[in-house]
Amino acid sequence: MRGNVFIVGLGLIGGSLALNIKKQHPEAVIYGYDVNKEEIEKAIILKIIDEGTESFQKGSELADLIILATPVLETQKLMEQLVNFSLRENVLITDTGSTKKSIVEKATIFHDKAIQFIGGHPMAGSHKSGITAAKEQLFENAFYIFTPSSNQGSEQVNTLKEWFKGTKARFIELSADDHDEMTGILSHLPHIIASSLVEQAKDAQENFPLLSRLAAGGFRDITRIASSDPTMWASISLLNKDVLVRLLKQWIAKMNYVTELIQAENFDKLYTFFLEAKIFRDELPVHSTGVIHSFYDLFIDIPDYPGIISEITGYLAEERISITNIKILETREDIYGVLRISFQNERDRSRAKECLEKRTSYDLFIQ
Ligand SMILES: NC(=O)C1=CN([C@@H]2O[C@H](COP(=O)(O)OP(=O)(O)OC[C@H]3O[C@@H](n4cnc5c(N)ncnc54)[C@H](O)[C@@H]3O)[C@@H](O)[C@H]2O)C=CC1
Ligand SMILES: O=C(O)C(=O)Cc1ccc(O)cc1
Repeated sequence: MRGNVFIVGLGLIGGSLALNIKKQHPEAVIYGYDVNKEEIEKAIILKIIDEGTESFQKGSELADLIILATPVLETQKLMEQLVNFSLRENVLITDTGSTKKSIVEKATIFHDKAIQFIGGHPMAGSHKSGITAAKEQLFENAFYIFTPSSNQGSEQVNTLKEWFKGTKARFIELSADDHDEMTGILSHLPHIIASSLVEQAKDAQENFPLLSRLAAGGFRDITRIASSDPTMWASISLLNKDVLVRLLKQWIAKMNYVTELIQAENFDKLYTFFLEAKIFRDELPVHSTGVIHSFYDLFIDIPDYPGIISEITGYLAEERISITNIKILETREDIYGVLRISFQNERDRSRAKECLEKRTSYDLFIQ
């Protein structure tokens, strides 16, 4: 498709969408804007956008498609500004925010001006943020939710689907209410719980200095998302306030119930609690739906001695396994460090895991 696409918020999601649009529609011109000028510069250097714009207004006024990929509270403020700009007559506006009800409600300010806004939410991402985390395959096979209002025809949604075809995502339409309820349960509440588990561990660390070093396996699995961007999650929590307050109360009631079972030493009911969760969890579809963690990182606990990195990359090179990135994440006060190696895909990562399991005795884990 031809036209000017303007991406506001050059981070993980804005950058990944830019890459997809450019690939699918090479004739489109991609403009980008971010409050953080460094992100604009990086986006140009990385060829993720064609041009940066000096202001939000400038980019908005030349665009055929505007994509707001900023934290949701910022998105609302940007929408308020957009109403006062001289936008192109057939401009289409969408956002990528993780909450939809309050965004779609805000979009009623466009009605008088006959500006078309369609809420959007790609249900894929990661705990990483910023333009350097952007990647073309981020949305593959994930759901991409649109929340058109009831008086909008299918024409605009179809145009958006055409623009976003390169994502290879699965497009679905939902009401904003259903969206916020389901993402509240599957994404927003789990983020709050993950962060609270980490906070609890942090508080205990004072009495147990060894604690963070023992944090492995299950704790890392369940708390990965606590590494996400705090601005983004504070915004989401406020914009899905009603749903989250209700879900948190249900969660607290559930925790009180488990507390009582443990206090009463009720093995049978505890067994049922764990069993019912296991059955539902085991039946969740794999790889097909929902939020996909699509960064292929392998973490290795390594002793801190000279030549360790070349030893590990040497083994991988011998088996012709390519890596896309390598980083020492933390050097601890004693002998251990954590090495993060990133791969293009799941296959390379599992081959690497197998290779290193065979050739070293280091602890390997996938977050
Ligand atoms: N991170 C994830 O996994 C997912 C995030 N989302 C949603 O997409 C949106 C963007 O998220 P990410 O790309 O992960 O965040 P990010 O932190 O990687 O990027 C957001 C960018 O927006 C910029 N920004 C903030 N306020 C701005 C303003 N007023 N004007 C221009 N730029 C501004 C920031 O400087 C930053 O570069 C959020 O609303 C988030 O809820 C949706 C799906 C997945
Ligand atoms: O990293 C993860 O697993 C995520 O949960 C990513 C994510 C964050 C926010 C969204 O609205 C959708 C997906």
